[in-house]
Amino acid sequence: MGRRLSASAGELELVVAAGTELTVHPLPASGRVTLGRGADCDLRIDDASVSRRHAVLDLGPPLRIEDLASANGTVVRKGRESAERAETNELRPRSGAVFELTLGDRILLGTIVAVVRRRGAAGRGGQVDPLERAAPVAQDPAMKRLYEDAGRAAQGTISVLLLGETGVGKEVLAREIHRRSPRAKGPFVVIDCAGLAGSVLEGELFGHERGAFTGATEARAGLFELAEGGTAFLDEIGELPAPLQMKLLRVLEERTVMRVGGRAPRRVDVRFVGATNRDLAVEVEAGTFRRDLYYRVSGMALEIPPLRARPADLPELCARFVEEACMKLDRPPLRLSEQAQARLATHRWPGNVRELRNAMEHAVLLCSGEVIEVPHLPPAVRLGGAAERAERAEGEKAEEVEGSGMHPSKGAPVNPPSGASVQELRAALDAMERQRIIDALDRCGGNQTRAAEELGISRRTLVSRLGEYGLPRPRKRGAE
Ligand SMILES: Nc1ncnc2c1ncn2[C@@H]1O[C@H](COP(=O)(O)OP(=O)(O)OP(=O)(O)O)[C@@H](O)[C@H]1O
Repeated sequence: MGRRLSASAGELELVVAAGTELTVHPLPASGRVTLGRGADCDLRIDDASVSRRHAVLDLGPPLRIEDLASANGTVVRKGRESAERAETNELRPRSGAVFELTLGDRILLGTIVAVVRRRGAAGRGGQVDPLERAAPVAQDPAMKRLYEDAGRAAQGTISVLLLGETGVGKEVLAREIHRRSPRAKGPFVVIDCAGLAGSVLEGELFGHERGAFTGATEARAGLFELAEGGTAFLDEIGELPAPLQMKLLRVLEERTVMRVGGRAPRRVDVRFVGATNRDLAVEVEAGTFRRDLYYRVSGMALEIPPLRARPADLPELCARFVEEACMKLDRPPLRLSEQAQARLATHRWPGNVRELRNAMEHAVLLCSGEVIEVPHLPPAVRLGGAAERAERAEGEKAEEVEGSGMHPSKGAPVNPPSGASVQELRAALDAMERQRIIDALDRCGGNQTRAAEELGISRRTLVSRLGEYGLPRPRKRGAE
């Protein structure tokens, strides 16, 4: 999947389900975005079932999709279905056919499923929505204690080291320490020690003077200087290369920074919070992390337990993430069925809170009713690790046989380890549609004409769907 969008990003994004991944593509604020397999499309979807120029997304308003005489067609399924009137709208593969969309509608391009939704604050640098600013969830007794300790540490200037598996909420806690500290009005600067190569990182951290190296036409302050009066969050501090470990030690000891090419050190007033998912004590023993730096950064070490060890946090986290995902789709909050809740409670959550957030986004995208059920959950959660591997292997085999030519997408994956394949998404959609038909027939006492009316389809279509889904023709309980 590639992207050639040049216009400034708007407030919407397109989520594309292809292969086993969900990928997110920011959409421009206005104009038309061509979707297709061809290199000249604004948003490339590299899949054999998608035509070179498949469809155009018109950002309107109103938001619309137009099929460009694609080989396999464009189908729109309404994202929200009320109990009174459920509908399946299909846009025929004719050029010029335009269909108005609402956020959350599922667009099928060949075998690819895509959904337009509001942009969220899932990644760094994204806009921050009100929920993101809400206080962190800490219902579990161990988490309550941890947040109390963090609150006390926030009052002083002692360096804090946050430990815990990936996605447990180390950055969330670091922000909370800053927010509760006397420096709350100062900046909170995130320094990703793993994200930058050594030489670039040095310039980023310490800044440089004019003429320090070729291309340094202007002097620039480093991140430590930018954090003046506030907090510097050193994420993945265990990844810091050895030469920089020494320089960081000097900053911590002397509270000064020396810009690259600079002559005199500059004083900085910064509070340091570090985070790592590595066992730094082991790294110290192995000689890969400086012992003196370790003691400096871990004035107070706080370990955040993995999500599986704090079940009391689960309900509130789920509610928050579901609400957040619904907000992006402009829909009222959904409920989790008891079975879905039970499944969430037994999952091991190797990706911790981040995995849970992705799982709730996934479920909200798939759920067209008012209750999230087990089939809406990502396969890894729904089936557990081993079953997921088996299902994936099956899916890959089926793809080979069919020669569908589906490739994993190359955009930013939302949840690669737990993403749904197209077959899974289709199966979930079919299961939902089947259930809708059963419910409608039930409400109408088996009266097919009335059930068809309620579903917004013709009686003939209803009868053929009954055949497709292997449902028996109901006995009339009322007059037809
Ligand atoms: N206690 C919490 N309350 C609400 N949301 C949380 C909480 N903990 C984590 N999250 C959410 O989970 C996601 C991951 O959190 P965060 O980035 O803080 O984890 P991390 O431990 O720093 O991850 P990594 O190890 O990958 O850097 C974020 O979207 C964050 O908002």
